[in-house]
Amino acid sequence: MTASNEYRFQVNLSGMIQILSNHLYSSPKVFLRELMQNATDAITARTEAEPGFQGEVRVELTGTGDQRTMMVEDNGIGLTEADIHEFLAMIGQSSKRGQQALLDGETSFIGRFGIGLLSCFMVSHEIVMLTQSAKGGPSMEWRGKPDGTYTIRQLETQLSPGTKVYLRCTPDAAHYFETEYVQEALFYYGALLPYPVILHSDGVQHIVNSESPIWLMEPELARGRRAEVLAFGERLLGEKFQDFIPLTTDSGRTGGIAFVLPHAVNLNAKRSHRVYLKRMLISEKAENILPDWAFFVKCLIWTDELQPTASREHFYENEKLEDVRFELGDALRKGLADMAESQTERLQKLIRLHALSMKALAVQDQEFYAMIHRWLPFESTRGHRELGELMSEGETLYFTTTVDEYRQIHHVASAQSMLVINGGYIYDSDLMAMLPLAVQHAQTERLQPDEVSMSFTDVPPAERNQYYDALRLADSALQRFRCRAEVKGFKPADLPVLFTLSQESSTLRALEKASEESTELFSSVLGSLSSGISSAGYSTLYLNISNPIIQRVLTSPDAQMTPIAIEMLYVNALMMGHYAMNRQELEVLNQGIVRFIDWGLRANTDRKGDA
Ligand SMILES: Nc1ncnc2c1ncn2[C@@H]1O[C@H](COP(=O)(O)OP(=O)(O)OP(=O)(O)O)[C@@H](O)[C@H]1O
Repeated sequence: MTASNEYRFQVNLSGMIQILSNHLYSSPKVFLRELMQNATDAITARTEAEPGFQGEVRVELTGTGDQRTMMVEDNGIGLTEADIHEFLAMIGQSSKRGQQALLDGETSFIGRFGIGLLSCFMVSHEIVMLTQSAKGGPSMEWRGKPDGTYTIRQLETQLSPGTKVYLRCTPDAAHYFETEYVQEALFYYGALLPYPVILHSDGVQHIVNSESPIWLMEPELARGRRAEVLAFGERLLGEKFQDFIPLTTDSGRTGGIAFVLPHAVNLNAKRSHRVYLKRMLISEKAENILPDWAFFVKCLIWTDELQPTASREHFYENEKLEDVRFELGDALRKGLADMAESQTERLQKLIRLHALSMKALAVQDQEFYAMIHRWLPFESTRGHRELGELMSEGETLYFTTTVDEYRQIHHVASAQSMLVINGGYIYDSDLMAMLPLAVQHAQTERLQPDEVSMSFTDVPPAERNQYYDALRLADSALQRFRCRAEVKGFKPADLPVLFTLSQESSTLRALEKASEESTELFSSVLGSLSSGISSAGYSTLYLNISNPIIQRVLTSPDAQMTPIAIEMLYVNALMMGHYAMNRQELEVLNQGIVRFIDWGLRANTDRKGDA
């Protein structure tokens, strides 16, 4: 056995910077966030040592072109020479991971990984840091390069406690050093910071975060400052909101404002909220901090209890995040419940814009559903109405479970003043089925298309015999569409026919349509599937005997004309029901139209000839 030698891993720093910039950070612009976070942490550390200490961050931009330099200065805790060796010179080492932090992840600092400063190498070939520790000792200069080399020296002059970081921009990063950009970015990251952030650029001073709203730490106070809160939301989130709901949690360590989006949102839209950790922007895209149904709001959230991932763009999915998500969702729900009690107009306005979100929440929460049900909109045979209005009619609310079913029956149902709700849209049939559980005395019942035919009037047998021949012709004309004809009387009289599909015939239609649109092989598979479906797969074309045209068709002496008219009525019924037509049916439609034009024109010429 040969003796093994021990070696030490080497780190290729420029390779690591590549990894960070391409995979960890979403853009080089995050260097400013990392510098601001370090400044914030340094001020926090000094405040812990000197309670009542007032922090400040100054950013200075000087020079032009490739001489453009940025200096970020804080009056925080600073670094001693030993600190520099331990924390700056060692990647992955951080002064911010105390014993407690290791135990429960809790720390009063934002940083914890000991890599953030490296992001500065994405925009500068050198990092120069001048620092004076608040604990005393000489002032120090540290110069670091992306190849992993660094120098340290003691300064001759004593600086006041704090740290200055100097960066000179690389040609690619010049944009990130422009005054306007930096001013915006500082506001973006630091708008909520509790101490002044001041930018000096080319001799001009800008105070970046002049307003520090008092409702930030106590969101309930926001209620009395509506205009101010909405203006702040617009400045920070770039949208003109009209309403908001304050969000609080029991611990008081997470809070925020949920701004109601001023436009309807797609159900699949990304729900991203802006989250501040210890008052510094952490994430613009936090998706997991609120429940899924909260897609009608964009939230401004601040927390000091959640743990960011190394990229800073998300939070660890742990028990605490789960609790926070639940509590924030609960606060939002309570805000809506309060509106339902005392500000119904405000809630109505919100529901009109975000009905889908409200329905998504109501499906999950029966109590909430009971509170807001009367304002939820539904499509019905009485038009688009709010549920409260539909319920006030005191009838059983019949509902379908698919849009197709609703289309099949709504003509007949509405003509007979039967109240039917289209439950085919997302959440609607679930909400209808839940209604009697959520609201006392409410009655709902699922309706099948063939049940509507029960309100048809039968044709007396004597009269029926009269149409025997015509019906036989109709049946044989419709046979190839797997449909049979029946004579009934129904309202409205101007509706000549009604088409209904059984579950099986609906499946058959779908199979036929699919096989028309697919390859030969697949279509033969579909063909053998459809041949397995029994003759119960017949649909029905109801001919309305109260309709004058139907009466004429059924009593027409022209045996050639009857099947063609029936076929045309059949395709017309398909169109009325919004069914996709197969090739055969489209042909019938085309030929029928041409034939009828021909007949019409011929009849006209014959009349003229007679005259
Ligand atoms: N402005 C500053 N004032 C005092 N110390 C600083 C300052 N900037 C950096 N440091 C020191 O340098 C260390 C490394 O900083 P770096 O930003 O790389 O990592 P971090 O902030 O500890 O963790 P993270 O990678 O999560 O940001 C810090 O732990 C801190 O000790």
